[in-house]
Amino acid sequence: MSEPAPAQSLPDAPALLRASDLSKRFRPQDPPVLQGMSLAVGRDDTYAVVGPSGCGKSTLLYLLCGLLRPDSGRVTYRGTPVRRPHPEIAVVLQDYGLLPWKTVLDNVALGLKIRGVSRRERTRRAREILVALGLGGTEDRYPPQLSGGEQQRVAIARALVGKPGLLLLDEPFSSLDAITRERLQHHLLDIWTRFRVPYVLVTHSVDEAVFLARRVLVMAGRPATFVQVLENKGFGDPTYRDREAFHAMARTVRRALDRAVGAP
Ligand SMILES: Nc1ncnc2c1ncn2[C@@H]1O[C@H](COP(=O)(O)OP(=O)(O)OP(=O)(O)O)[C@@H](O)[C@H]1O
Repeated sequence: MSEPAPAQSLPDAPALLRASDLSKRFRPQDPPVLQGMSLAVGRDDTYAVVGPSGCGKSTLLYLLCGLLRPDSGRVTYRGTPVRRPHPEIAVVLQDYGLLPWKTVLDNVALGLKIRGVSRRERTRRAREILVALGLGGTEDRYPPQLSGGEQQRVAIARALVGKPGLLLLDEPFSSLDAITRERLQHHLLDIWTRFRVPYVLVTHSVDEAVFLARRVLVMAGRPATFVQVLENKGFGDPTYRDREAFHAMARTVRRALDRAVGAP
């Protein structure tokens, strides 16, 4: 069910996004936050990155999307270096980043507007994705008038409306209550099933990682590396949580995390 693989033994298959040998240090007097990290994300991949607080998960995600530059190593998307945010790489951050003074529809369509898509076309696409995410009818409301879960779905709609090639998510559900969180995890799995947008998800939740990722990357150490890559064969089944295999996989991930932090 789960096969521990040696760290850094990530697939060599044709990758959409490839990070090679990344190192990053914020201050010269500090050790690097991460060093020698490599990752290949293919068209069908879903990754979850788990690891102790402060180990560098968000830093890795920011490097992957071009919001941060590595000190050494490189990130390529479809073979081209990523040096700044890339229009095909959509990012969903923890605080949603919605503009409170714009309607839901305008928030979702903003990226298309910046790209010069006509008003008619961006309205059509924004409405379509809002309906697909169960947000039909909210178009004319403002983000503060929505619940946390609805705002998070608007942020995901905004990320998806531009038909990204890759989705990067940094603890996107962490501030939500348990029921909303589970519902949105199902939404993300559903989105993956329907649109096959590969993603890399940073999460503190082992259950979330197991439900949402084909491979779970355990990140630890200073400088951090992937200390374990866990294959999650049950991924993709919406009823996975009800099966013993899910709980066994969650136990495997927890044990790997314990080992990573040297817990007894
Ligand atoms: N801009 C910055 N300047 C200096 N240090 C930073 C900066 N950003 C992050 N760090 C440091 O780098 C380390 C990794 O931070 P990062 O946010 O990537 O960890 P994380 O694993 O995502 O943490 P958490 O799980 O708590 O969200 C931490 O020690 C943090 O203090």
